[in-house]
Amino acid sequence: NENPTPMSAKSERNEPAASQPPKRIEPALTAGRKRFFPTEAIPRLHYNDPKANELISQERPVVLTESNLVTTAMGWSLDFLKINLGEGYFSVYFSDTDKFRYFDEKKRKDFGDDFLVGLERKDMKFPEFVELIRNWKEGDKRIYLQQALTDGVGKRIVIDFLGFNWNWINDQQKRNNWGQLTSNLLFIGQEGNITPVHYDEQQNFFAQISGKKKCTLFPPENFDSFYPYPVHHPHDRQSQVDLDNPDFEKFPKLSSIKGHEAIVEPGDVLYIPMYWWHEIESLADSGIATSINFWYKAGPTGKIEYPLKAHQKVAMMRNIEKMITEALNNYEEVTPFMQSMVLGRYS
Ligand SMILES: O=C(O)C(=O)[C@H]1CC[C@@H](C(=O)O)C1
Ligand SMILES: [Zn+2]
Repeated sequence: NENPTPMSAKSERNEPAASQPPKRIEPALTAGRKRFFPTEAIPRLHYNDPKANELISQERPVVLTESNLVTTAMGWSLDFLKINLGEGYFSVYFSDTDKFRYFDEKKRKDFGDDFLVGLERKDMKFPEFVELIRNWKEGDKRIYLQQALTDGVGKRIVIDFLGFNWNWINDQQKRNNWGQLTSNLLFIGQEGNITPVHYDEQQNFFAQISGKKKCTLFPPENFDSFYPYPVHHPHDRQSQVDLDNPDFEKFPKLSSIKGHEAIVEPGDVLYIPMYWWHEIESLADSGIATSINFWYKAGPTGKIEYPLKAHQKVAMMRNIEKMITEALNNYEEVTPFMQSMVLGRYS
Protein backbone atom coordinates (compact mmCIF):
# COMPACT_ATOMS: atom_id res chain seq x y z
CA ASN A 1 0.00 0.00 0.00
CA GLU A 2 3.04 2.12 -0.57
CA ASN A 3 1.74 4.22 -3.39
CA PRO A 4 -0.90 4.28 -6.12
CA THR A 5 -0.54 1.76 -8.94
CA PRO A 6 1.87 2.77 -11.72
CA MET A 7 0.62 4.76 -14.72
CA SER A 8 0.21 1.60 -16.91
CA ALA A 9 -2.47 0.13 -14.66
CA LYS A 10 -4.46 3.36 -14.90
CA SER A 11 -5.91 2.42 -18.31
CA GLU A 12 -7.79 -0.52 -16.78
CA ARG A 13 -9.51 1.99 -14.56
CA ASN A 14 -10.80 3.84 -17.63
CA GLU A 15 -13.00 0.84 -18.55
CA PRO A 16 -16.69 1.78 -18.17
CA ALA A 17 -17.60 0.70 -14.65
CA ALA A 18 -19.65 -2.53 -14.87
CA SER A 19 -21.65 -1.38 -11.86
CA GLN A 20 -21.81 1.87 -9.88
CA PRO A 21 -18.40 2.74 -8.39
CA PRO A 22 -18.24 1.57 -4.76
CA LYS A 23 -19.89 4.04 -2.37
CA ARG A 24 -17.17 6.00 -0.53
CA ILE A 25 -17.07 4.92 3.06
CA GLU A 26 -16.90 8.10 5.11
CA PRO A 27 -13.76 7.64 7.26
CA ALA A 28 -14.80 8.23 10.84
CA LEU A 29 -13.38 11.57 11.92
CA THR A 30 -12.37 9.75 15.08
CA ALA A 31 -9.37 8.40 13.14
CA GLY A 32 -6.08 9.94 14.25
CA ARG A 33 -4.99 11.14 17.67
CA LYS A 34 -7.39 11.94 20.49
CA ARG A 35 -7.92 15.69 20.99
CA PHE A 36 -8.72 17.86 24.02
CA PHE A 37 -10.86 20.23 21.97
CA PRO A 38 -14.22 19.87 20.16
CA THR A 39 -14.27 19.73 16.37
CA GLU A 40 -16.77 19.98 13.55
CA ALA A 41 -16.50 18.49 10.06
CA ILE A 42 -15.28 20.62 7.16
CA PRO A 43 -17.93 20.44 4.37
CA ARG A 44 -17.11 17.91 1.67
CA LEU A 45 -18.60 19.00 -1.67
CA HIS A 46 -18.34 18.24 -5.38
CA TYR A 47 -15.90 20.75 -6.85
CA ASN A 48 -18.59 22.16 -9.16
CA ASP A 49 -21.14 22.62 -6.37
CA PRO A 50 -21.99 26.36 -6.18
CA LYS A 51 -21.86 26.02 -2.37
CA ALA A 52 -18.19 25.02 -2.66
CA ASN A 53 -17.41 28.17 -4.64
CA GLU A 54 -19.34 30.21 -2.11
CA LEU A 55 -17.22 28.85 0.76
CA ILE A 56 -13.99 29.55 -1.15
CA SER A 57 -15.10 33.12 -1.87
CA GLN A 58 -15.89 33.53 1.85
CA GLU A 59 -12.36 32.20 2.66
CA ARG A 60 -13.83 29.23 4.53
CA PRO A 61 -12.34 25.71 4.30
CA VAL A 62 -13.96 23.05 2.10
CA VAL A 63 -12.96 19.62 0.77
CA LEU A 64 -13.53 19.41 -2.98
CA THR A 65 -14.17 16.03 -4.63
CA GLU A 66 -13.91 14.89 -8.27
CA SER A 67 -11.83 17.90 -9.33
CA ASN A 68 -9.22 15.79 -11.14
CA LEU A 69 -6.84 18.57 -10.12
CA VAL A 70 -3.88 16.17 -9.90
CA THR A 71 -5.29 12.96 -11.40
CA THR A 72 -2.26 12.77 -13.70
CA ALA A 73 -0.09 12.45 -10.59
CA MET A 74 -1.99 9.47 -9.22
CA GLY A 75 0.70 7.21 -10.71
CA TRP A 76 3.52 8.99 -8.84
CA SER A 77 4.66 5.93 -6.95
CA LEU A 78 8.12 5.98 -5.38
CA ASP A 79 9.46 3.82 -8.21
CA PHE A 80 7.87 6.03 -10.87
CA LEU A 81 9.30 9.17 -9.25
CA LYS A 82 12.71 7.53 -8.85
CA ILE A 83 12.83 7.11 -12.62
CA ASN A 84 11.20 10.38 -13.62
CA LEU A 85 11.88 13.04 -11.00
CA GLY A 86 15.32 13.76 -12.41
CA GLU A 87 18.73 14.23 -10.85
CA GLY A 88 17.89 17.18 -8.59
CA TYR A 89 18.34 17.45 -4.84
CA PHE A 90 15.34 17.33 -2.51
CA SER A 91 14.87 18.78 0.97
CA VAL A 92 14.28 15.92 3.39
CA TYR A 93 13.47 16.70 7.02
CA PHE A 94 14.36 14.39 9.90
CA SER A 95 12.68 14.43 13.31
CA ASP A 96 13.28 12.57 16.58
CA THR A 97 9.52 12.75 17.17
CA ASP A 98 6.38 12.55 14.99
CA LYS A 99 6.36 16.36 14.69
CA PHE A 100 7.91 18.30 11.80
CA ARG A 101 7.71 21.97 12.77
CA TYR A 102 8.73 24.05 9.75
CA PHE A 103 11.69 26.43 10.19
CA ASP A 104 12.82 29.30 7.99
CA GLU A 105 16.41 28.70 6.86
CA LYS A 106 16.99 32.40 6.19
CA LYS A 107 16.07 33.41 9.75
CA ARG A 108 18.11 30.51 11.14
CA LYS A 109 21.49 31.95 10.22
CA ASP A 110 21.32 34.99 12.53
CA PHE A 111 19.22 33.24 15.14
CA GLY A 112 21.45 30.25 15.93
CA ASP A 113 20.38 26.61 15.98
CA ASP A 114 19.41 25.84 19.57
CA PHE A 115 15.71 25.99 18.66
CA LEU A 116 16.21 22.99 16.33
CA VAL A 117 15.48 20.39 18.99
CA GLY A 118 15.51 17.00 17.26
CA LEU A 119 14.90 18.52 13.81
CA GLU A 120 17.20 18.69 10.83
CA ARG A 121 17.11 19.04 7.06
CA LYS A 122 19.30 17.25 4.52
CA ASP A 123 19.35 17.69 0.75
CA MET A 124 19.53 14.42 -1.14
CA LYS A 125 18.73 12.82 -4.47
CA PHE A 126 15.36 11.10 -4.73
CA PRO A 127 16.69 7.48 -4.85
CA GLU A 128 18.49 8.08 -1.52
CA PHE A 129 15.20 9.25 0.00
CA VAL A 130 13.43 6.12 -1.34
CA GLU A 131 16.10 3.91 0.25
CA LEU A 132 15.62 5.67 3.59
CA ILE A 133 11.83 5.51 3.63
CA ARG A 134 11.75 1.89 2.48
CA ASN A 135 14.29 0.72 5.06
CA TRP A 136 12.83 2.81 7.88
CA LYS A 137 12.33 0.94 11.17
CA GLU A 138 11.04 1.87 14.62
CA GLY A 139 13.69 3.94 16.40
CA ASP A 140 14.96 5.63 13.22
CA LYS A 141 14.41 9.36 12.89
CA ARG A 142 11.15 9.99 11.02
CA ILE A 143 11.52 11.48 7.55
CA TYR A 144 9.53 13.92 5.42
CA LEU A 145 10.39 15.04 1.88
CA GLN A 146 9.11 18.56 1.27
CA GLN A 147 10.27 20.15 -1.96
CA ALA A 148 8.98 22.66 -4.48
CA LEU A 149 8.51 21.17 -7.94
CA THR A 150 10.72 23.27 -10.22
CA ASP A 151 12.13 22.77 -13.72
CA GLY A 152 14.81 20.12 -13.82
CA VAL A 153 12.27 17.34 -13.20
CA GLY A 154 12.00 14.64 -15.86
CA LYS A 155 9.75 15.16 -18.89
CA ARG A 156 7.15 12.61 -17.70
CA ILE A 157 6.67 14.73 -14.61
CA VAL A 158 6.32 17.85 -16.77
CA ILE A 159 3.68 16.07 -18.86
CA ASP A 160 1.77 15.01 -15.73
CA PHE A 161 2.12 18.53 -14.31
CA LEU A 162 0.73 20.07 -17.51
CA GLY A 163 -2.12 17.59 -17.20
CA PHE A 164 -3.31 19.06 -13.90
CA ASN A 165 -6.76 20.63 -14.06
CA TRP A 166 -5.38 24.12 -14.72
CA ASN A 167 -8.64 25.32 -16.30
CA TRP A 168 -10.47 24.87 -13.03
CA ILE A 169 -7.76 26.17 -10.69
CA ASN A 170 -6.90 29.16 -12.91
CA ASP A 171 -10.61 30.00 -12.87
CA GLN A 172 -10.60 29.83 -9.07
CA GLN A 173 -7.57 32.14 -8.95
CA LYS A 174 -9.34 34.67 -11.20
CA ARG A 175 -12.80 34.47 -9.66
CA ASN A 176 -11.36 34.96 -6.14
CA ASN A 177 -8.96 37.67 -7.30
CA TRP A 178 -5.93 35.84 -5.90
CA GLY A 179 -2.36 36.82 -6.75
CA GLN A 180 0.10 34.63 -8.61
CA LEU A 181 0.69 30.89 -8.09
CA THR A 182 3.97 30.95 -6.16
CA SER A 183 4.77 27.24 -5.81
CA ASN A 184 3.71 23.64 -5.88
CA LEU A 185 5.36 21.72 -3.08
CA LEU A 186 5.60 17.94 -3.20
CA PHE A 187 5.22 16.24 0.20
CA ILE A 188 6.10 12.58 0.73
CA GLY A 189 6.17 11.24 4.28
CA GLN A 190 5.48 8.30 6.52
CA GLU A 191 2.14 7.49 8.09
CA GLY A 192 2.11 9.05 11.55
CA ASN A 193 4.08 12.15 10.54
CA ILE A 194 2.55 15.39 11.85
CA THR A 195 2.95 18.95 10.64
CA PRO A 196 2.17 20.98 13.78
CA VAL A 197 -0.33 23.82 13.78
CA HIS A 198 0.73 26.94 11.89
CA TYR A 199 -0.61 29.46 9.39
CA ASP A 200 0.62 30.52 5.95
CA GLU A 201 0.26 33.90 4.25
CA GLN A 202 -0.99 32.29 1.05
CA GLN A 203 -4.20 30.73 -0.26
CA ASN A 204 -3.73 26.99 -0.59
CA PHE A 205 -5.36 24.18 -2.60
CA PHE A 206 -3.95 21.08 -0.95
CA ALA A 207 -4.24 18.00 -3.21
CA GLN A 208 -3.95 14.46 -1.81
CA ILE A 209 -2.33 11.83 -4.02
CA SER A 210 -1.70 8.81 -1.80
CA GLY A 211 -2.42 7.92 1.82
CA LYS A 212 -4.90 9.73 4.08
CA LYS A 213 -4.30 12.93 6.05
CA LYS A 214 -6.34 14.31 8.91
CA CYS A 215 -6.37 18.09 8.54
CA THR A 216 -7.45 20.18 11.54
CA LEU A 217 -8.07 23.85 10.84
CA PHE A 218 -8.79 26.87 13.06
CA PRO A 219 -9.85 30.36 11.94
CA PRO A 220 -7.50 33.38 12.07
CA GLU A 221 -9.57 34.65 15.06
CA ASN A 222 -7.73 31.99 17.09
CA PHE A 223 -4.41 33.89 16.84
CA ASP A 224 -4.57 34.56 20.62
CA SER A 225 -5.00 30.85 21.37
CA PHE A 226 -2.00 29.60 19.40
CA TYR A 227 0.77 31.92 20.65
CA PRO A 228 2.91 31.89 17.48
CA TYR A 229 6.68 32.38 17.74
CA PRO A 230 7.95 35.95 17.24
CA VAL A 231 8.09 36.99 13.58
CA HIS A 232 11.91 37.13 13.59
CA HIS A 233 12.13 33.56 14.96
CA PRO A 234 12.89 30.74 12.47
CA HIS A 235 9.58 29.17 13.62
CA ASP A 236 7.71 32.34 12.54
CA ARG A 237 4.02 31.49 11.79
CA GLN A 238 4.30 28.25 13.78
CA SER A 239 2.39 27.88 17.04
CA GLN A 240 4.44 27.33 20.21
CA VAL A 241 1.81 24.98 21.59
CA ASP A 242 1.90 21.18 21.44
CA LEU A 243 -1.69 20.02 20.87
CA ASP A 244 -0.75 16.56 22.17
CA ASN A 245 0.65 17.92 25.47
CA PRO A 246 -1.14 21.24 25.96
CA ASP A 247 0.42 23.54 28.58
CA PHE A 248 -2.63 25.52 29.73
CA GLU A 249 -0.57 27.38 32.34
CA LYS A 250 1.75 28.85 29.76
CA PHE A 251 -0.93 29.08 27.03
CA PRO A 252 -4.26 29.59 28.89
CA LYS A 253 -6.29 30.69 25.85
CA LEU A 254 -5.53 27.34 24.20
CA SER A 255 -8.31 25.69 26.25
CA SER A 256 -11.10 27.39 24.28
CA ILE A 257 -10.23 26.28 20.72
CA LYS A 258 -12.65 24.43 18.44
CA GLY A 259 -11.32 22.69 15.32
CA HIS A 260 -12.64 22.18 11.79
CA GLU A 261 -11.64 18.71 10.62
CA ALA A 262 -11.40 16.72 7.40
CA ILE A 263 -9.75 13.50 6.36
CA VAL A 264 -8.46 13.92 2.81
CA GLU A 265 -8.01 10.85 0.62
CA PRO A 266 -6.43 10.45 -2.82
CA GLY A 267 -8.29 12.70 -5.28
CA ASP A 268 -9.53 15.11 -2.60
CA VAL A 269 -8.51 18.77 -2.60
CA LEU A 270 -8.70 20.77 0.65
CA TYR A 271 -8.94 24.55 0.42
CA ILE A 272 -6.87 25.96 3.29
CA PRO A 273 -7.71 29.69 3.43
CA MET A 274 -4.84 32.12 3.95
CA TYR A 275 -4.06 32.78 7.66
CA TRP A 276 -6.14 29.79 8.80
CA TRP A 277 -4.26 27.68 11.35
CA HIS A 278 -3.81 24.07 10.24
CA GLU A 279 -2.28 20.86 11.55
CA ILE A 280 -1.78 17.93 9.18
CA GLU A 281 -1.54 14.33 10.39
CA SER A 282 -0.62 11.52 8.01
CA LEU A 283 -2.95 8.83 9.31
CA ALA A 284 -1.56 5.55 10.59
CA ASP A 285 -2.28 2.48 8.43
CA SER A 286 -2.72 4.60 5.32
CA GLY A 287 0.75 4.00 3.91
CA ILE A 288 3.19 6.58 2.60
CA ALA A 289 1.36 9.87 2.15
CA THR A 290 1.95 12.02 -0.92
CA SER A 291 0.44 15.48 -1.43
CA ILE A 292 0.96 18.49 -3.68
CA ASN A 293 -0.04 22.02 -2.64
CA PHE A 294 -0.86 25.03 -4.79
CA TRP A 295 0.10 28.25 -2.97
CA TYR A 296 -1.28 31.60 -4.21
CA LYS A 297 -0.31 35.06 -3.00
CA ALA A 298 -3.12 37.27 -1.81
CA GLY A 299 -4.67 39.49 -4.42
CA PRO A 300 -4.53 43.31 -4.21
CA THR A 301 -6.39 44.59 -1.14
CA GLY A 302 -9.29 46.72 -2.25
CA LYS A 303 -10.90 49.43 -0.10
CA ILE A 304 -10.27 48.83 3.61
CA GLU A 305 -13.55 48.01 5.33
CA TYR A 306 -14.26 48.24 9.05
CA PRO A 307 -14.39 46.41 11.33
CA LEU A 308 -11.14 44.85 10.15
CA LYS A 309 -11.07 41.07 9.63
CA ALA A 310 -8.99 38.90 11.98
CA HIS A 311 -6.46 38.05 9.27
CA GLN A 312 -5.93 41.76 8.57
CA LYS A 313 -5.10 42.27 12.25
CA VAL A 314 -2.62 39.37 12.06
CA ALA A 315 -0.96 41.08 9.10
CA MET A 316 -0.87 44.36 11.07
CA MET A 317 0.74 42.66 14.11
CA ARG A 318 3.35 41.09 11.82
CA ASN A 319 4.22 44.47 10.32
CA ILE A 320 4.50 46.07 13.77
CA GLU A 321 6.78 43.26 15.01
CA LYS A 322 8.95 43.54 11.92
CA MET A 323 9.21 47.32 12.27
CA ILE A 324 10.10 47.19 15.98
CA THR A 325 12.66 44.40 15.45
CA GLU A 326 14.24 46.32 12.59
CA ALA A 327 14.28 49.63 14.47
CA LEU A 328 15.81 48.07 17.60
CA ASN A 329 18.29 46.17 15.44
CA ASN A 330 18.82 43.68 18.27
CA TYR A 331 16.59 40.64 19.05
CA GLU A 332 17.38 40.76 22.76
CA GLU A 333 15.80 44.21 23.04
CA VAL A 334 12.48 43.24 21.41
CA THR A 335 10.99 41.42 24.43
CA PRO A 336 11.72 44.14 27.04
CA PHE A 337 10.53 46.78 24.57
CA MET A 338 7.22 44.98 23.92
CA GLN A 339 6.74 44.31 27.63
CA SER A 340 7.34 47.93 28.65
CA MET A 341 4.87 48.99 26.00
CA VAL A 342 2.08 46.58 27.05
CA LEU A 343 2.45 45.07 30.53
CA GLY A 344 0.51 46.95 33.17
CA ARG A 345 -0.77 49.37 30.53
CA TYR A 346 -2.81 47.29 28.09
CA SER A 347 -3.88 44.40 30.28
O1 LIG B 1 0.62 23.06 2.44
C1 LIG B 1 0.73 23.57 3.57
O2 LIG B 1 0.31 24.72 3.89
C2 LIG B 1 1.38 22.80 4.65
O3 LIG B 1 1.29 23.16 5.82
C3 LIG B 1 2.13 21.56 4.29
C4 LIG B 1 3.39 21.37 5.14
C5 LIG B 1 3.56 19.87 5.26
C6 LIG B 1 2.36 19.27 4.54
C7 LIG B 1 1.80 18.04 5.15
O4 LIG B 1 0.93 17.46 4.47
O5 LIG B 1 2.19 17.67 6.27
C8 LIG B 1 1.29 20.35 4.53
ZN1 LIG C 1 0.80 25.21 5.88
